[in-house]
Amino acid sequence: MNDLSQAALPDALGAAEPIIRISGLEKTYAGGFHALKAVDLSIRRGEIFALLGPNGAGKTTLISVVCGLVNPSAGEVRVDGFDSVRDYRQARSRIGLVPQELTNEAFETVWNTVSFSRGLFGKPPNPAHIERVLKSLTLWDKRDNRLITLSGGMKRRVLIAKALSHEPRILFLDEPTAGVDVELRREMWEVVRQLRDSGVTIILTTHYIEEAEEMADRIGVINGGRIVLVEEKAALMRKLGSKQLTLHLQAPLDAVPASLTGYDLQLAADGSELIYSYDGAEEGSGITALLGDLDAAGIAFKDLHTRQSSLEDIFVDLVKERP
Ligand SMILES: Nc1ncnc2c1ncn2[C@@H]1O[C@H](COP(=O)(O)OP(=O)(O)OP(=O)(O)O)[C@@H](O)[C@H]1O
Repeated sequence: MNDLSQAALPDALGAAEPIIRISGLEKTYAGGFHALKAVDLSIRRGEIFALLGPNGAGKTTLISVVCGLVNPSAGEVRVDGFDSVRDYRQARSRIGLVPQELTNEAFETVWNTVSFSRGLFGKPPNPAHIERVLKSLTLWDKRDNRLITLSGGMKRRVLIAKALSHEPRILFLDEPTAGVDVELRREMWEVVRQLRDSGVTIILTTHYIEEAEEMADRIGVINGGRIVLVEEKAALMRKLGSKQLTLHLQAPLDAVPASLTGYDLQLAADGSELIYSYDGAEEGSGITALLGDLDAAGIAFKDLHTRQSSLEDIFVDLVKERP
């Protein structure tokens, strides 16, 4: 997909400047619902940013404001330096928006649908660009097919092709793999990675923690209209990813023996499991010492397993703790 990279060259700003800068954003809908609260967020050029949040958290509202489809109540959004309200056309032309579903175009051909989308942005026809986009999404052979004849995966790729038709630098993907099977999900992930490699900045919303864990360079969590966390994915996993060792005991215990109180131990499953929590990133886990002390206390176990807390645990904790 390298031939799409020209679409991603920064122009208005230097390469180090965030491609999207959101400051002090507020949105209160006409009915009085306060959907976005003091949102500050910068998106870096060329990254994949995953926006995670439960239903009703404000993901779609945030994307809609950035795309200029919904007016903010306060604050501002700059897209490649352009204000999303005052310089709407300039800002919007830099963004491709991939919705979840195709609408009402079942009998059109792939080529016409994608070319038409470009026209909506007032761009002159550019068959060479449309050809590049279709080839990069392996839709070239299907260019004369009507959409109704395509598989689910191809239809999703047509949505991306439409969004790329006007050569945007930024691509928003709204729940790109909602309701698709595992194979198609992996295919979509590969397409998104290739797009990022071609220089397009990707922002995706998802309910699937696994998707964020697999794809994102950075992860943002929105809850109740507030951004409650923005972190490098790797740092997030390191910082918050504690580990647990579960020991399945041969004989149940009534209580954790006094000689083991120095460890962070919990007794579970009616006393037949001891759970030891430790920091997976630390040098010494303390496991060797614990096993020695268990032996000294005459506690035998029949099995053991370890578990690393996942992004899902982290996410659930965040959303629970900060309503
Ligand atoms: N046009 C509107 N008028 C009034 N309230 C709205 C409007 N659009 C959205 N809301 C409310 O704003 C809140 C955030 O909605 P939004 O669609 O942004 O959430 P979301 O995070 O995208 O949710 P989901 O994951 O379910 O799509 C919700 O409580 C919703 O009911």
